[in-house]
Amino acid sequence: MADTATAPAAGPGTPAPVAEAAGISKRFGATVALRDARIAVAPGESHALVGRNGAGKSTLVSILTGLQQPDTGSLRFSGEPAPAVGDIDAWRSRVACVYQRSTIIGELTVAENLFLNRQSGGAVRPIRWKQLRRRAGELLGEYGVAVDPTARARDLTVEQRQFVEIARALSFGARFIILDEPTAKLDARGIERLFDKLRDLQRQGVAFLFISHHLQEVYDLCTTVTVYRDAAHILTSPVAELGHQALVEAMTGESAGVATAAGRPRATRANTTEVLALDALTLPGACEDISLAVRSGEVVGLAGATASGNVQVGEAIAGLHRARTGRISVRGRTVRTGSVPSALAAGVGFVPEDRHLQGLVGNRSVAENATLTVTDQLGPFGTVLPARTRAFARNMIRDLDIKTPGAATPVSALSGGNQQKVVVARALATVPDVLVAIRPTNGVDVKSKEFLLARIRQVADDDKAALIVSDELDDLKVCDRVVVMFHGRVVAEFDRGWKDEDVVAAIEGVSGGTAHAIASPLSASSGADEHGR
Ligand SMILES: Nc1ncnc2c1ncn2[C@@H]1O[C@H](COP(=O)(O)OP(=O)(O)OP(=O)(O)O)[C@@H](O)[C@H]1O
Repeated sequence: MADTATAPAAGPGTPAPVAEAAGISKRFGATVALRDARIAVAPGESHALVGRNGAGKSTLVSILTGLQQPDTGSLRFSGEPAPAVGDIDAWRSRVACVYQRSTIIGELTVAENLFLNRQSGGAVRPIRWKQLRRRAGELLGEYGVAVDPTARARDLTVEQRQFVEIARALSFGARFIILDEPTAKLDARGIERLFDKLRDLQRQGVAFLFISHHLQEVYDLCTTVTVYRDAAHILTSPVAELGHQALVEAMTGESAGVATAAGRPRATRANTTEVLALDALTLPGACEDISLAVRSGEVVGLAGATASGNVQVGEAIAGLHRARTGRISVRGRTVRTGSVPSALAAGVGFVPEDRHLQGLVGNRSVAENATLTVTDQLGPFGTVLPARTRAFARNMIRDLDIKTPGAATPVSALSGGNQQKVVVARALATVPDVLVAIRPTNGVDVKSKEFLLARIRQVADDDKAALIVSDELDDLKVCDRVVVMFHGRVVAEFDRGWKDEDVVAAIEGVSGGTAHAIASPLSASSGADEHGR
């Protein structure tokens, strides 16, 4: 395999890399996060950084952006040594990072966010709001970002927020932008628009370091790819010279195997019973008249783009939204909508969309987080025995292959993908009758993804039911059936053997699908708002 990173340093006439890290090592206690790692990003290059969960990608990002100092190694930007620690303006003019979780402040306007901490141009001069808005408008216009500078940031879509963050980074003079899983919360259209914008900026000489677990995106967007494995640099290669299988092998260190049978849809069984039923469910502002049944042994996919309302339906089953009309039942018993305890008591297990907001308590241990829903099983008479909690957690860590130094480690010290596994572990801990999993493989690497989906499949195999709410085709492929929503309504249903393009078309509202014809009033009238909230 090619390894251009070992090429000699740039000669005369070749511009120095916009960012170059060499010999980088970083430990957190006993954990080695990076070992003698390196990367070099050329001007105007779109460079992918890929690796399994815990490989060290985010740690490198925090070093490249000055948030953490490496234990060893050197860092240069356009040939110059990295700025001093704490010289925020100097760092900002060299590099910026757009994270999956936005760093802009929801309560402020777009203009205020763009010029945060530099509103007045001087310590004592008052802020000139009109001028600020005008400058913000000019800045957004310059980078082709169609967002109103006076809008509140919290009213923007995920995509618009990312564009504002990119514009802010460029306005500091940075010509190197790191994108850490930027597509995780975007639907297909949003991803397309983000990529168009990135290609535009690349033509203007901006370089990108792009981190994603969606390998197809690497092929669509990037020219160079670097692979890390177990804290070390494995290879750097032109994307065009590295096939998919070779890429996966470099990430895993193993020959790429075929998908496990456990993750695949299974043959039809007799004697099934209805486990979950939605009956003409209407959720204000999200969906109308949704009817759906999931039988024992079945994994059903509920697909849809951001504004389709599919996430809200999943959340409603878990008790997070009250229905205007309609009914949710588990094994024939009505579940009170809008009541999490009622959903839990009915046997609903839940993997939420956002593990940070709805999922984990960062400063608590892996063991505590994984057992939050089963404290009643951890000791007699309402007590929680630490030894039993740890034993319970150790089983989960083994079961879901969670990479952590131990059950007592705070969950915030885990890599993103491993945190997601803790969330799934917690949902499975209750041995739910119905598992509702929203984008369950979010941030999970290609290998662990197969594994997690196989565990969800197992839930159904035990005569239970699972609903996977997702627009990821890989997630939907393990399902026995896929139901597609568009603007708050069910518009199509596909049995196994569906073609990617048909499901994608239905998600986009382009066609009603080919498998089952469903009366599909593709009207947006009843739909969710622009954010699908
Ligand atoms: N603040 C921290 N304290 C302790 N350990 C940490 C800390 N940050 C990262 N680690 C550990 O360093 C290793 C590398 O983590 P990192 O977040 O860089 O991985 P990653 O490649 O970004 O993974 P993912 O794809 O899951 O986001 C992991 O084992 C992680 O648990």
